[in-house]
Amino acid sequence: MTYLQAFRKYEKQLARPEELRYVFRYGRKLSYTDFILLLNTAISDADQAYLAEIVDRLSKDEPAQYIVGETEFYGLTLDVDARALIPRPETEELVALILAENASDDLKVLDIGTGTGAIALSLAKAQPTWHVLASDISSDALDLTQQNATKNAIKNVNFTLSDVFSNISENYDMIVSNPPYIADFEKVDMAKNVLDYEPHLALFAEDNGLAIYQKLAKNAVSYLTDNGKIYLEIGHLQGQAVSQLFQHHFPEKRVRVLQDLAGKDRMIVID
Ligand SMILES: C[S@@+](CC[C@H](N)C(=O)[O-])C[C@H]1O[C@@H](n2cnc3c(N)ncnc32)[C@H](O)[C@@H]1O
Repeated sequence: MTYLQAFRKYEKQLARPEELRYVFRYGRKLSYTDFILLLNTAISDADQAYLAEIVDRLSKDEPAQYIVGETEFYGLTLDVDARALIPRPETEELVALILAENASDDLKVLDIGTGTGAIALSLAKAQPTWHVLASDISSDALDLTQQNATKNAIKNVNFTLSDVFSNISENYDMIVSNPPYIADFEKVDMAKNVLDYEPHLALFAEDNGLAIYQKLAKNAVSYLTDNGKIYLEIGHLQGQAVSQLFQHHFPEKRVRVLQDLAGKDRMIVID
C-alpha cells in the first residue's frame, strides 16, 4: 500500500480529514515537497502504525495541535498541551493591533491569563525593550509559559501566579487579557474537541462569561499608569456588555469595540 492509499483509507474515517496529513507531516517533520514525494511510495510499517495511532487520537476528538504538541502563533512556535488553551488566530489579531498602536520602546505590560504565553511572548519578542509580566491562576499553565519563553529564547518576560490582580503589586502601561469568557449555558453548542480536551479553567467564566472582565474592570485602575491602556479579547456577543462595564469604571477613557477579520466584535480597547 502507498502512503496516498493509506491516507485515503483513513481520511474516510475522520470528521476533519484534513487534520491527518497535517499531524503526520508535522510529526515526521516533513517539508511539503518531501511529503508529496513520499505519497506514491510504499508506506513503511512504522509509518502505518504511526498513522493508525494518529487516526485513533483524532477520532477521539483530540485536537490536532495537542497531538503534534506545538502550534504556530504570530511567528512563534509554542508548545501546547492540556495545561493551556490552544492559541487562536483571533488572538493574533489582538497582538497585531497592540503592536500597531504602540510604538513606544519602553512599556511595562501585564498579560492576565497568559496560558501558553501566546500574547505575552509574542509582544515581548516583537518589542525586546518592553518589560512583560505573564500571569495566570494556573501553575500548570505558567510552567508551560516559561517552557515557551525558553523555547523561543525570550528574555524580557517574567512570570507570576495570580488570580487576576491578587499577586500583582506594580503599575503597568498596558494590561492585556484574553480571559475565559464562555458562559456555562454555551457548553451545549461547543465542539467536542474543545470541550473534552481544553482546560475548562481557560474556557468558562461565571456571570454569563463576564466574571473575569468584572474583576478586571473594577480593579484595573489600581494597576495602570496614568495614561495606561487596556486591551481585551472578548466573545463575539459580549461587545456591548464589556464595553459598558469598562466605560462605567473608566468614565474618562475612550472605550472602543473592534471587530476581527470575520467582522465579529472581538476586541476592546480602553485608552
Ligand atoms: C482563554 S485562555 C487564554 C490563554 C492565552 N492568553 C491565549 O490568548 O491563548 C484564559 C487563561 O486565563 C487563565 N485564568 C482563568 N481564570 C483566571 C483568573 N481568575 N486569574 C488569572 N488567570 C485566569 C486560564 O488558566 C487560562 O490560561
